[in-house]
Amino acid sequence: MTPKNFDISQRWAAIVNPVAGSGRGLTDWPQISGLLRDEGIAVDAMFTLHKYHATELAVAAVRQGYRRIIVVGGDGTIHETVNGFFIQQECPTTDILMAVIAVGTGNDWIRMFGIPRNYVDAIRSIREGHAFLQDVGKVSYYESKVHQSRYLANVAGFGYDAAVCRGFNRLKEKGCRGKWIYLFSVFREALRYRTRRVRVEVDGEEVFDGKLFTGTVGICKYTAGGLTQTPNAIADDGLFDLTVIPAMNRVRLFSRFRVVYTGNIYDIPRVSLFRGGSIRVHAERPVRLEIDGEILGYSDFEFRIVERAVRVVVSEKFIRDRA
Ligand SMILES: Nc1ncnc2c1ncn2[C@@H]1O[C@H](COP(=O)(O)OP(=O)(O)OP(=O)(O)O)[C@@H](O)[C@H]1O
Repeated sequence: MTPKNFDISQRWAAIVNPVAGSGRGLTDWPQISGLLRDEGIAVDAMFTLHKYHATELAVAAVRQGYRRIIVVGGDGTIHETVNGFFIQQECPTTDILMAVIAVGTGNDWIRMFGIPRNYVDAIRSIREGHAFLQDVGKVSYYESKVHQSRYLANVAGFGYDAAVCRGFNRLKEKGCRGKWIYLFSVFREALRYRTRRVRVEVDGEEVFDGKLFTGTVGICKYTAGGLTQTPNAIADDGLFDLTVIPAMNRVRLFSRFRVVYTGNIYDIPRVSLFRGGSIRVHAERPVRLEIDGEILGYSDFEFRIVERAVRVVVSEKFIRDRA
């Protein structure tokens, strides 16, 4: 048994996204709240009413004195909640503990930390009481020509990656469901995405200057329901993993698509991994950005690591495997 490092007895605020997982947040909440009660985890529920509401609810919860927050949602709700931790002014972000019960579509963040999808096991893993300080990234970008910034908790992508994410999110918003919509977006964008000339610096050193197909920046490993574009990322090493895929023959590239399921993306010739605590991306013509699966804006971008800034509940297995 690994030692526990928090006790669950304090009251938790639950930020519940009713539309996550195409409505699973709402339909499954009675079951989840019953299971939490059975396990002796006391929660007060707050439901998101619109996009970005999880950020407001996280700020309000901390202001009301909660230091334990359970996200009942998908990766987008985790992203918005974590951003709320950086907006609130009541306490250091590391005073807040975030647990996740995944009801989303992709649920990629939980894969990194070995948190089960099954509600009974996920709640049991909260009871096990293991916390971990993960890095996040502060990302600056442009939206409607205005400089903006956001915090990244999982994985971000620019270029083709963001185009796929945009197509995928639009299909989800139209009510389309199923794995096929992601694959459909992957192949549709593969046919129509136009590469751009991009310059990338890592820790002040130029690592790429040329036509870019796609770039992925990972604190964690998983995107799009279990694909690994940054398969070696370590969530508390103070470094981003950056995968760069330059413009190349798309038939040859997509014939190797399986590697993103097996963790072997760097087996593809000319696909490179860079590591660093700061990344700058300058593009000749605007390149789109997605952060944690949310489409946000355009280049130029800057990513800065914020080391061990968010305290999250992880599985016992995750702690054991790292030891
Ligand atoms: N009441 C609401 N009405 C409409 N949209 C909402 C509401 N509450 C939250 N949202 C938005 O729902 C979107 C989807 O949420 P989330 O990402 O958590 O679920 P998902 O897309 O099913 O899962 P994943 O991101 O893991 O694939 C987020 O962009 C969030 O801003």
